[in-house]
Amino acid sequence: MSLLLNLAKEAEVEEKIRQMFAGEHINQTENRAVLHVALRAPKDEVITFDGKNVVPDVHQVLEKIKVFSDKVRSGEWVGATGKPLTDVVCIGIGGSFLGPLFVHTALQTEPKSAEAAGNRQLRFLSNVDPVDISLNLDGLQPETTLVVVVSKTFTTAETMLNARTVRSWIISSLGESAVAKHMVAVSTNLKLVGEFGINTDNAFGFWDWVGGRYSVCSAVGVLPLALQYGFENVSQFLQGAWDMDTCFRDAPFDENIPVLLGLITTWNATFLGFSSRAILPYCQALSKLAPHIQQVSMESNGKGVTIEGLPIPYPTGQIDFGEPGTNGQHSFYQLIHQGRVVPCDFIGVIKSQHPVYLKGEMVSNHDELMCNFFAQADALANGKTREELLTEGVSEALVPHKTFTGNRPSSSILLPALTPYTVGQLLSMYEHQVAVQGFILGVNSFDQWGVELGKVLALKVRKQVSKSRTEGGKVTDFNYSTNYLLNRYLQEKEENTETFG
Ligand SMILES: O=P(O)(O)OC[C@H]1O[C@H](O)[C@H](O)[C@@H](O)[C@@H]1O
Repeated sequence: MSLLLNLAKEAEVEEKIRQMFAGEHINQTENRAVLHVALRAPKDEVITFDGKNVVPDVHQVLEKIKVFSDKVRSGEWVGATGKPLTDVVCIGIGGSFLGPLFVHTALQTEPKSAEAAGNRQLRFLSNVDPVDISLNLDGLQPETTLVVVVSKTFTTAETMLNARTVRSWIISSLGESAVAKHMVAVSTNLKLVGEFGINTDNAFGFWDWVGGRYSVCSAVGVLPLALQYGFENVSQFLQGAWDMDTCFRDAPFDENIPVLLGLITTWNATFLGFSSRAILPYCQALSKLAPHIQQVSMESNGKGVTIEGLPIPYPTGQIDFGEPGTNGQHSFYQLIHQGRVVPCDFIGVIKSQHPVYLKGEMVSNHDELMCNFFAQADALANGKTREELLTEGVSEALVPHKTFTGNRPSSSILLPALTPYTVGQLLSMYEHQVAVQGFILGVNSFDQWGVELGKVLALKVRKQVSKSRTEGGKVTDFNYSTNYLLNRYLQEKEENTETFG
């Protein structure tokens, strides 16, 4: 640890954290500041960007969300037919989806939040697959549904097609004028929101200095979550995130949770060369943590060059994946124990959101879950030797199969309970862990040029599919394999196309 702490010094992590909180343009390739911490700063905090304190702007939007969500929840805001809007469908993808879904999943079983949600429903439509539309609109009535279109850029192809599709679902049932009452937006691009036909009075802005994957504490997450759980619960979530932000900003490195986790993750992934990391919450309500951190981490640190543009001669980032324990144990843990070395983050909770104790059982249901949490880290660390197996009477033939090498790294994180506050802490902890790792690697953790090429090629394919569907003719403009697949795909006509209106 002391060598890693020296490395943090050498890599000027302290200075980089200072630059981040000072609103310097540390996302150099996009010339942007990285100020998601300002999204959860209390009112009296001063965080400046280009000479201006941004905290009042943040609180202005928060206040607007509070007023709007209170109105919708109380039934003061009604739909086109005069009915209250009890169900919310959020349309967004990537950072405009995964963070809000993670927090929603964590809160939906938390007693206080669940009580505040009552019979309201919150759903997320992300995939451009029409099956996702069908799943998300199933059972909903346009007259009681509020649609929130969430997109930082308001240009993301999947989100915009889904938004147009759901808009036609509303119009076909309630008429054009219903859009004003049934559709709102979250974006940094209010011009495009207006052009789409959403009243910009009902748009909730955020800023260029918030990266998409770091935007859950902006209106991207706060609006849907406040509509579902009430503003008070969401402000506790923000407070939790800010608590971890101040630990990151102020604590000495040997007591700084995100810094320590960042160092350990870098040690495992880059120095020891382990190519993956498992995020394993022993908590069903955290089932969407790994998919969210997957984007935060892999889109941030999966880079091939340094911030100066030089090739990096060592592995960067790691493949993040995960499932809640104990489910993972009955699926992929075999590989983790005896196959490749996969550093693990175990996340446990001391108090269950829903404790159950069955008379006559040795332990409560939550204790049973947590016994596994403690056992797994121990098994990975210590393993089981040949000698132990022989003492237990295991046959020579089976000894190699039953041997565990041990010496497999894991970190265990124990939360007092899963509440809006601790969910905020957990979110911020991972966001900053990823930043520290990027600071040490010397990459720009805040751009994502690697997602562009696929988008450009999809555009070319879209033009071809449209042309072939209308004019016919063979596809020849792609490589042999793609031509062949496209021609086979286009042989079939689309059937049973559903249209709204
Ligand atoms: O919020 P949007 O502008 O619609 O962007 C949604 C997503 O688009 C791209 O895939 C980016 O790589 C992601 O970082 C982003 O979260």
